Amino acid sequence: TRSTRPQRLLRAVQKKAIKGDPQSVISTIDYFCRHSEWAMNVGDEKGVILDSVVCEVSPSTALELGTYCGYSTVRIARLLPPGTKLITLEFNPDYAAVARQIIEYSGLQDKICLVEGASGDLIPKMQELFGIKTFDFVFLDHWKDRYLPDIKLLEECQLLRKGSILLADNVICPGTPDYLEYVRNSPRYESKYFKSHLEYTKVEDGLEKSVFLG
Ligand SMILES: Nc1ncnc2c1ncn2CCCCCNC(=O)c1cc(-c2ccc(F)cc2)cc(O)c1O
Ligand SMILES: [Mg+2]
Repeated sequence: TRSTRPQRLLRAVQKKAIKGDPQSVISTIDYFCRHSEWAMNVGDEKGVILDSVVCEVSPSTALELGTYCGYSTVRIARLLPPGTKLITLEFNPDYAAVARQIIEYSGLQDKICLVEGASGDLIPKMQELFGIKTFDFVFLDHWKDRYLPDIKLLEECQLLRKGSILLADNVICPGTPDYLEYVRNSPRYESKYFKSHLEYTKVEDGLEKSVFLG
């Protein structure tokens, strides 16, 4: 049977990127998605904004919702100091299988823990599975209609602390209207929009950065 897009993206990484070099894995994926096949990675333009927020927060504990092929997972983990952990949740086993190989190829597997399953099921288990008290940083990039229920779940499970940073992809395209309305109007968040473009295109999209105020 025909290979899948994630498998073709993995093959490009194995063929063109330098093993153990996260930046070359990132550049190879961006080149592949611009010149061969579009794929729903956060991409290079929004990726620069993601990098700057990760560097600013310098989180000890980080959570990513929606791994896909691991592009943003590698982007985030390459900036984390030693001893920190990025937990990334992926629902689709085929995506997870590709992501594991891309993460390993980048050499960052010791900083990343990829867990397969639905965010709604796994978030309540973060304390028992990983001994996590709270997350300093959360990157939302999964089902767009799960952003709002999942941050409410993070609040309920007391996984956010005063100053926790949420960064959400695709708040314009495909769009997360209920999430945006909530974080922009809730007294519990201070929110800011970073205008950009949908990965590898000229279509408007952006990232919403929200600070949990406790
Ligand atoms: N652990 C978990 N729990 C729940 N859901 C989970 C999950 N793990 C995964 N998923 C399920 C996420 C599936 C992928 C989510 N991302 C997207 O759907 C997405 C789509 C576009 C897009 C834009 C314009 C277009 F024309 C077409 C597509 C762009 C993006 O940057 C996107 O992130
Ligand atoms: Mg996205």
